[in-house]
Amino acid sequence: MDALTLLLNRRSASRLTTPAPEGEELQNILAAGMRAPDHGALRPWHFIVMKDEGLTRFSQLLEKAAKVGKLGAEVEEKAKNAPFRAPLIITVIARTQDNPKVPEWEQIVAAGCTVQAMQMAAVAQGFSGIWRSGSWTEDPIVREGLGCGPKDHIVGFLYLGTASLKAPAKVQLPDMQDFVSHF
Ligand SMILES: Cc1cc2nc3c(=O)[nH]c(=O)nc-3n(C[C@H](O)[C@H](O)[C@H](O)COP(=O)(O)O)c2cc1C
Repeated sequence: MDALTLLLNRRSASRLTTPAPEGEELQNILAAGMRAPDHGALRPWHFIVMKDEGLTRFSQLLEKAAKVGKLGAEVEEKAKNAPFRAPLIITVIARTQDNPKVPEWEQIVAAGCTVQAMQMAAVAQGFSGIWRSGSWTEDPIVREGLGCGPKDHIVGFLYLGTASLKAPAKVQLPDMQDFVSHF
């Protein structure tokens, strides 16, 4: 698949199953993330690969967060099941630092670019994925469990695997005039 075809036609997939990227495929995905644009070469990101028992540990962490937050039985159940919606999750943390030339927002954007790059690298290799976030990204129990420091931000959970539903063939773009102007 050439790069333009990939960028113009990519779709996210919310229903994901095995096989997941592994070995060289997974390394390519992580390497694509590492090649995200990065002001000052700070590499202000950290990737946590979760699969197999890692997904079980993540499930336990989300369940604990829901329990501690007293969010109710329904949310607890949803939290517990969430990680098993894909065979692989890469959690992306923006690990920001004070820098006189690179404000925090630029570092968070750079970490966001790693998510897109990794999703595209997965699609380029025949896999699918979806970038998810939700309130867990701000939850103190989840943050602590994933080793976040005070200047870290969870920018997303990239769910990866093989799409179990066929995506609509054609992506409908809105009228670009509403989004583009010329100066
Ligand atoms: C920062 C960020 C967080 C997102 N969080 C969620 C989420 O929690 N749940 C969800 O269904 N989609 C989420 N999305 C949107 C999906 O990743 C996806 O873009 C959307 O379902 C549209 O599908 P498409 O990528 O095929 O156009 C998020 C996107 C971004 C950029």
